[in-house]
Amino acid sequence: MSEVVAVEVEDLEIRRGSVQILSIPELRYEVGEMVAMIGPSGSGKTTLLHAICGLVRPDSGSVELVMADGRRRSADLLDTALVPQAFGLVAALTVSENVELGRKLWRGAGSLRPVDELLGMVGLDGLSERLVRELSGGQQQRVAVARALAVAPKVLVADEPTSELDAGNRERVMELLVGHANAGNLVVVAAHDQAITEYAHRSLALADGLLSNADF
Ligand SMILES: Nc1ncnc2c1ncn2[C@@H]1O[C@H](COP(=O)(O)OP(=O)(O)OP(=O)(O)O)[C@@H](O)[C@H]1O
Repeated sequence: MSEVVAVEVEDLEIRRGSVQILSIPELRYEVGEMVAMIGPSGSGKTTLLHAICGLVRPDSGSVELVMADGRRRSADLLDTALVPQAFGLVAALTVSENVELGRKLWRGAGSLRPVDELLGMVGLDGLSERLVRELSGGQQQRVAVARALAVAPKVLVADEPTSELDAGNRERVMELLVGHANAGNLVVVAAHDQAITEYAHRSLALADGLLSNADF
């Protein structure tokens, strides 16, 4: 099966009722890059990330996955791993069950890392059998990061993935995400904290649903 090489946004408009919340004429992301989307609360970051995952459908325009053989298909959550802003974990399942659940829904192929190795990478050694509801917020956020990395996605989208983390774990998670991009995958990270631009290959600013020309 041909692999994703880019994500292309064209003439994207997303509205809620009569209010336009996102308008992006043209934007292209390539595999191998980590892109930071920076903007204040309500600027449209989550909406754009959800459009890249196919969770939100455009009112007009398109978000397409471009394949190596030139074919295109609409963005789809089954091709794109998401670290949601609110983690999206199942509280009554264990840490390892949450990571495995992500894999069960995934249609990608490839050799996958053992769950315990992934948990070690995010600093959660020894917690695989713990129920998610018994974890701190920062630990839960790292489970969500491990679940996304667990499917070795060509496209990984992370919404404020370090919002609950201390400095050491923020560094750890951002380095993992950059490493994933450097391994030939696309990583798009949204945050209001400009500090994440230090890790990104490219940083773009969103304001009121529009791309702006902020200088990072
Ligand atoms: N389902 C919805 N119905 C109505 N308005 C919505 C809906 N979802 C988002 N919006 C509005 O769209 C705008 C963009 O929201 P979005 O969540 O994308 O912003 P954000 O930049 O991710 O914000 P934050 O940093 O606070 O998470 C906001 O004004 C929000 O109120």
